[in-house]
Amino acid sequence: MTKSVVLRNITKKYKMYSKTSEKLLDLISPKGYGEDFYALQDISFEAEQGDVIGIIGVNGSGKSTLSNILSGIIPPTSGEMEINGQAQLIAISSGLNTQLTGRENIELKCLMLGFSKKEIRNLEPEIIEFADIGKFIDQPVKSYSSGMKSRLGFAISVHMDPDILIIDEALSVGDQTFTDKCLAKMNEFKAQGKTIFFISHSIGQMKKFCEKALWIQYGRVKDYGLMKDVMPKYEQFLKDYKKMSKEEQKDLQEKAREHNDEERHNLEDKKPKKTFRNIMAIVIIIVIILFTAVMWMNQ
Ligand SMILES: Nc1ncnc2c1ncn2[C@@H]1O[C@H](COP(=O)(O)OP(=O)(O)OP(=O)(O)O)[C@@H](O)[C@H]1O
Repeated sequence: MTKSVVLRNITKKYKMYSKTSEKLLDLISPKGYGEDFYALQDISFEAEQGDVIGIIGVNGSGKSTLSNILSGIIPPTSGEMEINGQAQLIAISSGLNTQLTGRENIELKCLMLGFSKKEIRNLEPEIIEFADIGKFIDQPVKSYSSGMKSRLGFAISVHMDPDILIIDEALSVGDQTFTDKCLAKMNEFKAQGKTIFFISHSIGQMKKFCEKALWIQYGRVKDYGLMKDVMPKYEQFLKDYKKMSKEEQKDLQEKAREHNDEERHNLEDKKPKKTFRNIMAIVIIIVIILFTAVMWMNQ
């Protein structure tokens, strides 16, 4: 089987600043400012062509961050990633320019992916028919409901014929008829051996549609394998999790993230510290020394 996606030790770090000045200081100071937040840490897994993988995990675990990384919308902070083919993300709020009309969005997306004018003319009616949003197709997307955005986003993305499709909660806002139409299209893709990542709060949909499950827990891979093996463990976890109070849930998350931080610090202590920041600090010092030396010689 050919690997369509290979991720090795992918990490995504966000910087949290309490003041705008911290952002500026962070750029120029070797010490670094702001608080580090690791949305994903050390994510490794492989997907083969034809795999349909459900990404599961409680709120804030990192599912959307991972889907944005897989589709190339945001870069990882570190790690290696191999994506074989064109990846398309379908999410409620992504990929559409809200100032443009639905029709203009279709044309823009097609042009960005290198379609010719003739190809666009042929494809446009098919996309419009699939989206089924009536006269709204010529209205700016900012006037759409979330369901309409999802319909248009889904229609455009599936007609770009991607090799890897990433669906992030996009089916949760549509009506049942549209959801069924999307599921039928996804089954077509599945039969063609494309790789699909599917994020949904509907466990029923997940079980019905996906053969594999990737369980992300507070930024880390908790489990990865066949849906029939992983889902029962996740459902048991959910059952216990739902019994907890909000404070207990928060506590669990904080402890898990603290544990992640400890593991990362242990690993970082073992690595030689050749960070970009240190190199920049050395370069700045050398430039200052050279500048002072030149000034002194010219006196
Ligand atoms: N741009 C950002 N800056 C800082 N933190 C972020 C950013 N984007 C996401 N996060 C944080 O990263 C963590 C993971 O978020 P993400 O949206 O990927 O989780 P999720 O599993 O998709 O959650 P949900 O099911 O609620 O959509 C969250 O704690 C979130 O607050």
